Amino acid sequence: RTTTFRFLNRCLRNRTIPMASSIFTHCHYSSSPSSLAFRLHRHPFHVPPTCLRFSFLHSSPASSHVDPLAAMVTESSAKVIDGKAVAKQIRDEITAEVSKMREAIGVIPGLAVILVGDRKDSATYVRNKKKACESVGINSLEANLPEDSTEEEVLNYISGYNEDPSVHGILVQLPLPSHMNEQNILNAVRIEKDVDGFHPLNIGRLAMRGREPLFVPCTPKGCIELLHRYSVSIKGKRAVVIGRSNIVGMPAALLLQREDATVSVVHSRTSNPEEMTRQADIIIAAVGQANMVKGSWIKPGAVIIDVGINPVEDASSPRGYKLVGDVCYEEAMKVASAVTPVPGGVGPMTIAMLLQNTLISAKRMHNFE
Ligand SMILES: NC(=O)C1=CN([C@@H]2O[C@H](COP(=O)(O)OP(=O)(O)OC[C@H]3O[C@@H](n4cnc5c(N)ncnc54)[C@H](OP(=O)(O)O)[C@@H]3O)[C@@H](O)[C@H]2O)C=CC1
Ligand SMILES: Nc1nc(=O)c2c([nH]1)NC[C@@H]1CN(c3ccc(C(=O)N[C@@H](CCC(=O)O)C(=O)O)cc3)C=[N+]21
Repeated sequence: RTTTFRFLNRCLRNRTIPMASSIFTHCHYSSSPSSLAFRLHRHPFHVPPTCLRFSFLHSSPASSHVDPLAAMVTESSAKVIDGKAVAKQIRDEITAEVSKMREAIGVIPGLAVILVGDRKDSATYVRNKKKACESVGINSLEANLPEDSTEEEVLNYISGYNEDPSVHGILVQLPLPSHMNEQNILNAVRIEKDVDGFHPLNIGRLAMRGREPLFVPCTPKGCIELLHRYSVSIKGKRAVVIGRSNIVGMPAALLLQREDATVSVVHSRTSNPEEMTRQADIIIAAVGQANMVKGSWIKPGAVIIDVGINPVEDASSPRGYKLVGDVCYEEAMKVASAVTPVPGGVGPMTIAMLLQNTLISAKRMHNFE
């Protein structure tokens, strides 16, 4: 530790950047900013070059009037919540359970995905879901319908899958083309197969005390799972959810409340979202605005779950764009105690939770375990 201090102090004096050195130094502590239990930690890819600015070189409110050593400690110090690794662990658990079930009762869980239209991002997500199913031994069925399909055609596919005993989960990829009524379509999925958890009856049960939904929506479930697996306590904490969509923000707020957090929801009409957000011990951001949540929005030591997936132009990437979250990652790393990266945070967890919901469904239908 002493060596690290000396090294970082030297860097500070010289205003050089330790990450640029070959020794992968990343100043890291694991609980709160007041903790001095920091240690050397290897972060091979999570820290983009812009993270390497020192706090005292610019004036973010969270880092002004601190002495250089403290500035150094608060610099790039949050823990990275590695959703990709946790998702892998969960997929391994699912693989084992799927094979146990197949051996015991000869049932293989099946997931049917309905994709309407040719949005590139939707096609990518569906492809990823299919790959993930294969990786754990879940059967996947796919219906690709043209953009100009009628609502009735989609409903026919849903009825077919509702009746098909080899299908335990049905997912209709959103968004649907604008000429379709999303409500009618989501309502048509049999609730016992609603692995997305979007059916109003499932959401209603999620909202009510003493009731249990058959399925919890995958993205919010993935967020909570990350908090659990990183031992972040939720009970009694102040949580702010930014965004109130049916698929992420609203169910995320309901789940946090079920976990005994005190929850506020920030949306596009909230006056002073920054001040609201700064109260939070836990922030879930699901807005769809690249880098909206700045360092100054974050209470020191808060835990941040960044759901946003926003493409931004990037000439240096082979695709011509890169994905960033709703939270300014570099700034959050300096103020928060733990942050999910984008990509590699919530996204992989969403898919892992979909597989988990499909397994839960198959088990329930066959009274297994
Ligand atoms: N990682 C994953 O697995 C997933 C990621 N996503 C990503 O999460 C993000 C959100 O998705 P989704 O919930 O579907 O998006 P929606 O567009 O449906 O909802 C966005 C929400 O954010 C609110 N909002 C928009 N602008 C602002 C603002 N300036 N200040 C405060 N609130 C604002 C909106 O408020 P209002 O209600 O007032 O309009 C709305 O409630 C997207 O980037 C999406 O790609 C989505 C699903 C899964
Ligand atoms: N019925 C329905 N259910 C959904 O769950 C649903 C949906 N419709 N429509 C679209 C959103 C979006 N969504 C994502 C899932 C995984 C990643 C994901 O795996 N992201 C990777 C990056 C992927 C990449 O590099 O392109 C990551 O964050 O690391 C992202 C987004 C699910 N959604």
